[in-house]
Amino acid sequence: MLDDNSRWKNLLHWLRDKHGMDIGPGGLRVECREAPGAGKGLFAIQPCKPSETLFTIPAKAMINVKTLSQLYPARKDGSTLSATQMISLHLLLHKPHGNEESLDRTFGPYISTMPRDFESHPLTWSVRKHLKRCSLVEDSLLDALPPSALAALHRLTSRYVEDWKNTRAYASERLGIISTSSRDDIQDIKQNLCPDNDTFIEDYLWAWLNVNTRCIYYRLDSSPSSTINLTLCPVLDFANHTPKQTNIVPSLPSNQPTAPGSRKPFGVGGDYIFTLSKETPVKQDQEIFLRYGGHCNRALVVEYGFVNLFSEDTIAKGDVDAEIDVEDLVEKLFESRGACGEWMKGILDYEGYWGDWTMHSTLQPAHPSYRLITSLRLYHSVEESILEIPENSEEIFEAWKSVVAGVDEIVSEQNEQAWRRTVLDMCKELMQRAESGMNKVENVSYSEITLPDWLEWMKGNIACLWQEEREVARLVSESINTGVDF
Ligand SMILES: C[S@@+](CC[C@H](N)C(=O)[O-])C[C@H]1O[C@@H](n2cnc3c(N)ncnc32)[C@H](O)[C@@H]1O
Repeated sequence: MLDDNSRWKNLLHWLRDKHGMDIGPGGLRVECREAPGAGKGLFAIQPCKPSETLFTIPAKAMINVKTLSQLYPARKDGSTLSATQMISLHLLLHKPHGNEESLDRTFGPYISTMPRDFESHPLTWSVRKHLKRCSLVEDSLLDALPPSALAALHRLTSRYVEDWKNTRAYASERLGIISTSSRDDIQDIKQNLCPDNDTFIEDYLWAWLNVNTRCIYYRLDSSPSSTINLTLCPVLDFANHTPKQTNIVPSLPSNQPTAPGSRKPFGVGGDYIFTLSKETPVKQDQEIFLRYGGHCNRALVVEYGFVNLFSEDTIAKGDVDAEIDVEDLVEKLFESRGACGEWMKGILDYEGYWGDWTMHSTLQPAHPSYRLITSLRLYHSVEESILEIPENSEEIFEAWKSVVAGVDEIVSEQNEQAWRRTVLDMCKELMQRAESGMNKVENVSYSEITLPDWLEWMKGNIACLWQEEREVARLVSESINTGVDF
């Protein structure tokens, strides 16, 4: 069994010997090291100047639909696997056994550097729950998540199960493809990777989570928004996330010149260059980060299995963008209004305002989102005790619509006061809910004799989600109470 350091060295030798990458001091300015609280990370091995190239990954060394599609061709009817499904299938077929190395002849040294398990990832608990095989501690952690994170996790679980079924169906139609697997248990795969059989669902989860947490955008299609534009990229995939300014800037192949007369769409699918941002130099031994995107903590925990930890006073000072998703509370409100609520839901749906209701700590003052205010304005356009569609519904709709269109500022003074009161009530409920949520986290129960070593860390992550909710709710209610005009 190799240690992490030997695997890193193997990866570099493979990149140099098989793919011609420059891994000398001028070509590679980073290395993988332990990053406490975040697994491994990328660190500068020498001082780097702004805009300097950190490393360049050869196109053939990346795992994406371009480097895999010959192995996984389209079906006769032209349908094919999605990029996520194709990369996940490849990882599944070449998953290392236990702590050994991946035996894939094409990408083995790279696959061997990937995490071996995702026990602390909420999707793991959720998939096990779906399979009715989750442990008490996993169940208890799921139960301790805020409702908005749990709803997002359910959506991710459905996406995962859909991908699993699709990939399993594709593979089961092609024994030839399964035969390319480098795994020792290939006979077992041949027998059990078939419809209605979940024997390999957790192996696929390992593969899928590697794809979901490690892939980055990489232009492979002439359309910038195509779903095939993603890749696993060695070296870069050790970079951890920062909510602040990114250190690493991927230089998309579309920014690189293509040979004159080339028939390839402009710059698609070339070597991937990563430079240091033009803003700041880095010192030797400094960790260098990649900003994964403007994700809120709810998205980070569900997609990547961690949160940006922060203290409550940083939220109050406006140093971080904290937010709460209040979809469940707003849905409950409309549901309580019978036929009138259904009618209002129809309008909000049609006008594009149904769902995605949030409250934010920044830009200060803390505020409910415009979507939330707009939806509550409609909600309060009809007196709360009325459960039937009002006779003057057309008139009510027109009055609300002219506020949405910017013709009028408000529906009425009374309406303004009513929705502000509702926001205040929601904040109160959110603060109480956060208190009991934090208690649940404290009291996560377990029957296991040995507790997972990540348990306290993950409890800290979930507690942070609740603190964020409590603090945003407190700040928004302060805004309402001091009469802030949003
Ligand atoms: C692209 S990988 C980064 C390398 C990873 N740390 C490793 O050990 O291989 C993404 C994963 O790293 C971890 N991670 C990234 N940024 C983090 C951060 N700021 N804090 C904690 N964990 C982080 C999460 O587990 C995430 O799913």
